[in-house]
Amino acid sequence: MVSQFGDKDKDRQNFFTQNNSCTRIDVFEELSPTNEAALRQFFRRLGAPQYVDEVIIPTLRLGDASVYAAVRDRPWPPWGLGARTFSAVCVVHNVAPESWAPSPVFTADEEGTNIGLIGALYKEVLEALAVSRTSEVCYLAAEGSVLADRVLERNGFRRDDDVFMTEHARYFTYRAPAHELLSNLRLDDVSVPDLLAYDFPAEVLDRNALYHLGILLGARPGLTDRQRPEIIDLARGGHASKPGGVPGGTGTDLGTDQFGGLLGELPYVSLGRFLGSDAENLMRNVLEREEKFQPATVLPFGSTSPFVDERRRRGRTLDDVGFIYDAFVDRLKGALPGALSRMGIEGFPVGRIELQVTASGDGDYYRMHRDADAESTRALSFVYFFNAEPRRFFGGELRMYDDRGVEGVAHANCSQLLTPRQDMLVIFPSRLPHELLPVRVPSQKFADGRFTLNGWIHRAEKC
Ligand SMILES: O=C(O)CCC(=O)C(=O)O
Ligand SMILES: [Fe+2]
Repeated sequence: MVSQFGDKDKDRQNFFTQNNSCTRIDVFEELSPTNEAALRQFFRRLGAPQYVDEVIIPTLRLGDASVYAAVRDRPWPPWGLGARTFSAVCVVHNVAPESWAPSPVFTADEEGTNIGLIGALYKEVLEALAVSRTSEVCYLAAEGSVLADRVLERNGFRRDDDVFMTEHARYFTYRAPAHELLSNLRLDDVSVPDLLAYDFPAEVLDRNALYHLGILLGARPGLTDRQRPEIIDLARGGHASKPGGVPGGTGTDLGTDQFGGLLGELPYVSLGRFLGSDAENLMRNVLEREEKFQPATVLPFGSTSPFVDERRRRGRTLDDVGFIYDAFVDRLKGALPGALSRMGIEGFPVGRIELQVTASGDGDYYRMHRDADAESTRALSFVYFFNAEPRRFFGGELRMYDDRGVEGVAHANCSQLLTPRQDMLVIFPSRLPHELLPVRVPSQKFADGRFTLNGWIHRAEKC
């Protein structure tokens, strides 16, 4: 190995080699009291003491997560509280099979430029993941990021359309196979001791400096509340498309039973007590047909036949709705003129009305999508909510976005979140981007899930 920055040449003593010579990398999945104390001290010094209680401890408790720490031990006694200090920390958690989200490599302020140390820690992370050839590393970077996009793409990450929305920005998922990243960062043929001793070629320094500083500085604002980070952590279940990373609660719930919502340009109508006492019959009929439910499908624009795609949607649907179709559609047609006028939409000749029942169980969701493109005759979408009483699921909000802007770009700060309410119907234009946030059903029982009668009102085609 060509030594460029090491302390072999006394004239070129490296600023960090002394520190690094007493550093080792430790990995743990549970917090011993000594490690917990060291971790708390580390994040307190970073000015983000809450990160331990709000992120690391819950993440470890969920399982499939590890903390990698650059550790310095007290000379004597090397045990007991205070025996360790951490100089760099990286938390890695599993987000989906073979998919891992490492946090940035956090460093104590005085180690921020210690790329040998950061590289050594990250090498340990990547080598553990690269044991499986198919395991990949993921980061989320905000739309419009320049540096994050550059450092990730340069190191072999590919951006895909898994979009996460927060109140701050739209974030894209970047993924790279762990073993490729290891070699792209030139960490594959330099050992951890050599990294710590700065005994490596300049290219290792360049690549790792830009990569880690780009990611750390991009993520740093997220350590403090209410900031707008360029890079965020990928929530567990978030990759492969369970949109667990979308925080709820950024919209407002409806305060009344009969209300036309107009948030900026966002027109929709919700009608409470829509079926009244018929809702109970509906629930009974649906539960009797549990066996007939099929995995929910999607039909992306341009595709000719629907297919199951769990990256986009997870749930079960029942298309055989003869037992309710006429009664429901009659009521819907009756409500339509009033609803249209409240939405400020002109009346149109109504064509076909599609209807299905959707059962959303624990962990189900439907990512942001539109129900119609410009060519579609689908004019309005509707969602009628019903559930067993008392309600035994949570989550499952319907979120609608403003559709201003170019195709596919929704506005995080202009969305409306609707909490499912027994016997409530929501109608909105099918072109509006919307999503069903993840549903949680602690009992895991079918009957306790989120149910909807949902469908589409077509504009009659001219003959
Ligand atoms: O259930 C919901 O809230 C939305 C369902 C939906 O978007 C759809 O079926 O197209
Ligand atoms: Fe939809």
